[in-house]
Amino acid sequence: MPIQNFTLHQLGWQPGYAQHLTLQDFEAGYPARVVAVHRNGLAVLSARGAATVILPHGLAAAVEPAVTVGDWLLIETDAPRVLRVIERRSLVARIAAGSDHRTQSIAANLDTLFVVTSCNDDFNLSRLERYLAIAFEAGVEPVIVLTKADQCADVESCLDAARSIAPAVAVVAIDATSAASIAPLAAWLAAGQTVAFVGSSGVGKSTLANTLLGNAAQATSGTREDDARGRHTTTAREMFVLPCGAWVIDTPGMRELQVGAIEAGMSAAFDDIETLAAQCRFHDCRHQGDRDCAVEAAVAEGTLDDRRLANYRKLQRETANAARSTRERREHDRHYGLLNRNAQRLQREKKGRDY
Ligand SMILES: Nc1nc2c(ncn2[C@@H]2O[C@H](COP(=O)(O)OP(=O)(O)OP(=O)(O)O)[C@@H](O)[C@H]2O)c(=O)[nH]1
Ligand SMILES: [Zn+2]
Repeated sequence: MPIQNFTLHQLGWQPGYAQHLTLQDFEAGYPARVVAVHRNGLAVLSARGAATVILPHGLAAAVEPAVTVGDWLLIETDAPRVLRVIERRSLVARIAAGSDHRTQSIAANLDTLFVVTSCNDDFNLSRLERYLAIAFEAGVEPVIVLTKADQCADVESCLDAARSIAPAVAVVAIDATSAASIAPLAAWLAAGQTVAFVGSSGVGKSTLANTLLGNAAQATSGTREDDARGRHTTTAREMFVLPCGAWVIDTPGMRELQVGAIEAGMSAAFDDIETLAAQCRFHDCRHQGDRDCAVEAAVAEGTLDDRRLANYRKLQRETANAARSTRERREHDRHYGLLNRNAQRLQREKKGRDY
């Protein structure tokens, strides 16, 4: 499918991004949005159309976590070179698989994260809470989407349960296979809005994306990276536009989000527990048999769900572990960086003596 030209607004540009740019920046370059990350460069879309640009090493090293799909870049006017990575409004990240515990960026500058679960087998409040904390940490508005409403005898109970864990979050029940049923999602899908779906396998994320795509058989990102045999490589990250003009980011990592160090997200997702905790007698109360614990008192009174407290504790532990791993990795990197620099210095000195 040919790549259309988009205006900056259609690509999701918002006035806030310009805050960090000077007049000089705008003279030197133009904004472009990353729609895919390839081994040989970044695929971008801008008011000038599609291009592949290179991120200089110095710039790549300075941006942590790395540039990802959804990021806005400033591209040099006369060369396909990145001048700047524009400050992100939001970033969904995850802890990398493997042992080095690096933070991997998954999607930048999302407006809405649809947290998808089904009304039947998959329905699980603790899992929803986990995703909500991740969304809050990322700075993205979550919307809870309950799929398979057409296969559920008591949708109202599911809606009520979902609302009970997050009174400020919108909850929508739909049949993901029906265009009419998903109409309420339009509120978050205006032209230029950027969204993503998270949720377990089989809950209907692809079905929903397909229904949103309607008859537009294929996404128009034009950014698929094919290897020599024409296969779609699994490392490609993707962003595509819907007929309504909203963008969907669907990167592989989106489906395997793990809790990183998400203190701020936890506070937002469990503000009820944190408000209670402020009333505990001891400021370092563990809410586990401690004297005069307001949190445990609320459970005893029946105003706080036992399950919710248990989940809060579990996610707190995961957050603490992730924070510790990140700290240890940084210390490790610093230590070995120093050893390396010392070794290089000794080598230079030795060379100097040999002359
Ligand atoms: N009746 C009904 N079926 C649905 C609904 N949503 C999804 N399904 C069906 O559920 C199955 C799984 O849906 P998918 O869209 O593949 O789920 P997914 O979340 O994309 O799964 P992964 O790709 O594994 O992450 C498919 O057979 C869909 O047709 C719904 O709202 N109603
Ligand atoms: Zn307590």
